This record gives sequence, structure tokens and C-alpha cells, in this order.
Amino acid sequence: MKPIIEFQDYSYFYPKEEEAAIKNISVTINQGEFVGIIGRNKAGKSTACLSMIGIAPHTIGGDWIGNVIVNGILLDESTVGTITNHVGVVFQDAESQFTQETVEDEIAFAMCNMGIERTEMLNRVKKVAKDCNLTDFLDRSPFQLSGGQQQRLAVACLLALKPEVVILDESTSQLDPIGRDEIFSLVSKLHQLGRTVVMVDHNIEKIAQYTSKIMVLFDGEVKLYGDTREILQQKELLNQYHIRLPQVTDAAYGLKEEKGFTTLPITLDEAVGAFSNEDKKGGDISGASYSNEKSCS
Ligand SMILES: Nc1ncnc2c1ncn2[C@@H]1O[C@H](COP(=O)(O)OP(=O)(O)OP(=O)(O)O)[C@@H](O)[C@H]1O
Repeated sequence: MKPIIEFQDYSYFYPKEEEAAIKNISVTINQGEFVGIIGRNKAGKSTACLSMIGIAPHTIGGDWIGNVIVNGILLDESTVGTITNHVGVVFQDAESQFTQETVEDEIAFAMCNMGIERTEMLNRVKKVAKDCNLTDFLDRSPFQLSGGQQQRLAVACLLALKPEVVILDESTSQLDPIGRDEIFSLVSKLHQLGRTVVMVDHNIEKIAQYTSKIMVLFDGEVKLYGDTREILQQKELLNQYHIRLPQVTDAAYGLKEEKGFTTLPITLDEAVGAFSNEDKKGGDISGASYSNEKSCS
């Protein structure tokens, strides 16, 4: 596995702040992983994202200790410009980044500063519009799109630049359930195509369904980092960090002894399998019809 983002004993202090917002973290995100970052408010999730793209410290200022290495580039030697060749980020308020009159121009605009040849640029607009299900809206104003469509447009602008890593920081928090599903479905496809995806989201059900790894942040520290299924088995620990289990996992946890579950289901499909299997000996979901492959509906 090739490391794509490495935090090495990294701490970050916002300007004029004495306490670090990120405290001595050492974690590696490998190429092709889909990592969910979770944690209560002010845990440091956005600061971790900003550090992955160099906005902290290069744009915001402040101090740091340790290192962040993005695709082999050390923080000391990077600029936001060099990192954005590898990493793209979409924030919660996608709308605020739009400046163009049409969706087509907005996607093309993202490529303007990169000196991309016109035919190539038009090809990329067509491709990402298709991938993000925006082909029918190319002539429309970005401001006449729904919240979900605007988030998809922000992702399309980013994909046109072909970054290896796509970061979404609470991009679904203001969307209705359908808009949220659209974004998760889109990033899941990107992940299947081999992109590395990092997603900050408070929706633990979706994080459970789609991610391959979870990073739990608490007061600026990484408390847990590992396989999504393994992390979500640890109710007491997660609760300590103010994170709840997915509802189906919590329900199965309550019946763990009675049903003899050795592994808790983390998605609805798995729970249906687990509970319909309950008459069988032990009621273990390992006998149920689920796999470690994440659903990508
Ligand atoms: N520009 C800033 N200047 C000073 N301190 C900041 C700044 N931005 C964030 N912080 C502080 O850094 C810490 C981590 O904040 P951060 O926004 O990274 O957390 P978060 O987990 O993303 O929170 P939320 O879920 O509320 O968005 C908090 O204590 C916050 O107050």
C-alpha cells in the first residue's frame, strides 16, 4: 500500500493560540482508501483536513511541529499550490465558491489557471459533468441548482483537476436525505475507481455503510484509527469520545449476549441478515449474508 497522506508527530497551532488544535498525531492514509473522520464538535476534523491540503499553516498561518507528507512532499517544502496538484477539498458551503454564470463555465474555470489546452478542457468538462450527473444542467446557473447539485458541482470542479485525493469536509451536513445519498453515492463511485477519499461527516450510518477506515478525533488527538467494522464494534470507547454507534449496531449490541453475536452488524442489510439468522445456532452474523464489501447504492 502506498502512503498518500502521512501525519508524523504533527501538531498545529492556529495564530495566537497557545493550545494546539491538532495534537501530536501520527497516522497514514494509503492510496485508494476511503477514510471517514468522525468526532464531536471542535474535535479538530476541519483542521486535519486543512492540514492535508496545506491551507494550515501555509494560508492561515500559525505554527506546527512534526510533519505532514502529501504524496511524498514534506510540509516544509510544500505550498498550497503544489499540494492542490494532488489533493482537492470541498467544504460545507459549496455555493460560496461559485463565480461563473453557468455550470459549464464553473467547471472550466477551475481548470483555467492550470494552462490546460482547450480541447482537453472541454473533454474534462464533459466527463466530470457525466460522472457527477450534471450533464443536463451545464447551461444553468450554479445558483439555480439544489443543495445536492451544488455539492456535486463542487466535486465536479475538483475532479476536473484530477486530484489523487478527494476531501469532503461536512459536505452533506446541509443537505436533505436525498442530497446526502447523492453525494455518498458519488464519492463511493470515485473510491471504486481508485481515488483516495477522505470524508468528514456526522452521519454515522453513512460512514458505516461506505468507508473502509475510520479516524476518531477527540480534542485534537487521534484516539482510534482503523478498519471501519472493527472501530464500530467498540461501543464503550466510542461513547467516551461522544460518538454513537449506528442504530442497527447499537440494537444488536443490546442483544449481543442473548443472540450470541460475535461481530455486530454495521449496516441495515447486515442487521436484516443477522436477525433473520437468529434461529440458527449462536445467531452469529458471520452466518448472515453480508461481506466486508461496502454497499455502493
Ligand atoms: N481560525 C481559527 N482560529 C483559532 N482557533 C480555531 C480556528 N478554527 C478552529 N479553531 C479551533 O480549533 C479547534 C478544532 O476546530 P475544528 O474546526 O478543526 O474542529 P471540528 O472537529 O471540525 O469541529 P466542527 O465539527 O464543529 O466543525 C477548536 O478548538 C476550534 O475552536
